Amino acid sequence: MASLKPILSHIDNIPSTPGKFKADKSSLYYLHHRFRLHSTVPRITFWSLVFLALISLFFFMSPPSTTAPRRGLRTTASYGGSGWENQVKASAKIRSRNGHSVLVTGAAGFVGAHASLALKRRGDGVVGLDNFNSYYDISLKKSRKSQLLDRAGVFVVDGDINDAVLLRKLFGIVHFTHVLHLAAQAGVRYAMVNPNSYIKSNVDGFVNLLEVAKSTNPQPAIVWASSSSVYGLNTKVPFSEKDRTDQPASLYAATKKAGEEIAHTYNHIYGLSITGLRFFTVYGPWGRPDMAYFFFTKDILKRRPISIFEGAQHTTVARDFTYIDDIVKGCLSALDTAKKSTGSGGKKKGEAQFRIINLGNTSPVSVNKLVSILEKLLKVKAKKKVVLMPRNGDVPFTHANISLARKELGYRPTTDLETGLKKFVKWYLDYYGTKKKSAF
Ligand SMILES: O=C(O)[C@H]1O[C@H](OP(=O)(O)OP(=O)(O)OC[C@H]2O[C@@H](n3ccc(=O)[nH]c3=O)[C@H](O)[C@@H]2O)[C@H](O)[C@@H](O)[C@@H]1O
Repeated sequence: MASLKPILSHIDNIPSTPGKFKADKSSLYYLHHRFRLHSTVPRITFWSLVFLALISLFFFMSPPSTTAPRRGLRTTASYGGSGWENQVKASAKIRSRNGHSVLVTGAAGFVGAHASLALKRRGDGVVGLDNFNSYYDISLKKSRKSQLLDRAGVFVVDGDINDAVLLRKLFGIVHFTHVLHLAAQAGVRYAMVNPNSYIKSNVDGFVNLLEVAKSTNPQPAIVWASSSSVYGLNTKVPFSEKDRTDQPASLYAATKKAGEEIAHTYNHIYGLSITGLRFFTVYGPWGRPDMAYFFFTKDILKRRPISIFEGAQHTTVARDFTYIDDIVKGCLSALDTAKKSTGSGGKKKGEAQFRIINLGNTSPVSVNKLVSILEKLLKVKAKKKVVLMPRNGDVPFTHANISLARKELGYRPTTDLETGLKKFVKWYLDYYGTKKKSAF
């Protein structure tokens, strides 16, 4: 608590005969005398206002806590009431024949916003849920909501997947046919900074959601975001769903693998239909500022150096970068081909569908190539530092075998990295321009 002494001590030094002292108009002394605060009541009011001003200054100036991403602008979830319920019902309304009614968790996130928009545009009912946490710039999440979701009529509940009361309330208002579960603590490297955030969101949060879903009647079918990172240190490429996934390289990957095992138990015990999608480094407009393609763009434009990781013996590091529109098509196909859950009210009535499917681009590209594409698109030469990939949970390469996605979902990615980055850079320059504050 910042001491008030230095500020108030300024008052003591002021001479007692106001006439001799040309008070600086902004000083409290001047205000005190100017507004005739001699009598008691206004004086108490004056000093209480000063105290409140100082307190609020302290809170707005205090650094954000590094322990966990803070919830959005609300410290406690506030929901309920007929107006709120009507918004939820309206947003969940199905407007197309055989449409779905989908709860999208992480709806203000990168994939969540794009997927919610695509579902709404084709006539599905969509209700979003997001805790607007501060893992990255909250204003970007708010902009996805205001510029994409609000305009499309997608209501986004400001709430947390760990809030079972809220989830039960939502399932009580809407018989969701599907849940597209995209809320998670993402990011490979951040897991070394804030490990508990991954347990809270990717394990506790997922179990909480499954606990509520298994007890609803009828149960929804669930499609959720797993990750290519579960392949960890595998060397056999391309990665196939049948490959071992017991050597994760990061806590992030381990929590996503745990999610796959947990999903299997809820499928086996309660009859929940569950499809896990292993996303491969998703990028595109409205993306995540914590990802390399995004902050490389920012740093190149600001003429700041970027670190390009390389493996041992100077091997290149590569990713199977997958454009957001291709990922969204995969998500919607997974929802459309998801079989109904067999249980109701927590009781399984028959075997239920359980799937794990890669969603990648099947054409890995080196980070060096990513950077040279960005240099061409931005017309700025990057200041490159080549560094040995730190032991931070990163893996040297990813490469998706998508034959199962092709067979199960009719999935066919169509956007190569250069085309996709061109769309991303166009969005980036438009959204941030040169005047707006930086992305991160
Ligand atoms: O495929 C996935 O499932 C994962 O893809 C990304 O993780 P990652 O592939 O590591 O994406 P970035 O953090 O954007 O890194 C892209 C590439 O750039 C490299 N990199 C990253 C940072 C940096 O400073 N320099 C650098 O060369 C990384 O090693 C990686 O090869 C997302 O951040 C994860 O949330 C997601 O689950």
